[in-house]
Amino acid sequence: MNGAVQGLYEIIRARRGERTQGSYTCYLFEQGLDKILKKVGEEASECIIAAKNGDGAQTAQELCDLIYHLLVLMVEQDIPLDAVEEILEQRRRKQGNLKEFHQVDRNS
Ligand SMILES: N=c1c2ncn([C@@H]3O[C@H](COP(=O)(O)OP(=O)(O)OP(=O)(O)O)[C@@H](O)[C@H]3O)c2ncn1[C@@H]1O[C@H](COP(=O)(O)O)[C@@H](O)[C@H]1O
Repeated sequence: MNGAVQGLYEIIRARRGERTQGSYTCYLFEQGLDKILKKVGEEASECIIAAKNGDGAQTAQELCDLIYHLLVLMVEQDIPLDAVEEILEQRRRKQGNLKEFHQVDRNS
């Protein structure tokens, strides 16, 4: 997974400065931030619907669409993959994240 995400991020980053014929990524960068954000929202909604329908294979496909569009957003916003990985790694080491108010809700 990590290698695939890293490889895809690098292709997307390279696409940013290109005008490659037939490239969907170039099309997204040309359209700009509003279009990229709209696609992130659409793909997130499609994941939700596939998951709600209990369709694991379709949910996996939609997750890939969402991850791709999130990576496009990261490149557009100049957010390095390393920066996100570092935050994830910090959070991984932290245990017991259930907030106090959630515990209160569960106990009531
Ligand atoms: N991983 C992806 C990827 N995932 C999803 N998509 C595109 O995301 C779109 C999502 O489908 P939709 O039906 O929601 O959108 P659409 O109707 O095609 O597009 P809109 O008119 O809504 O913008 C499809 O066009 C998919 O092809 C992707 N497009 C490209 N990549 C990878 O990005 C790299 C560069 O691709 P190009 O820039 O196309 O060369 C390659 O490694 C590709 O495999």
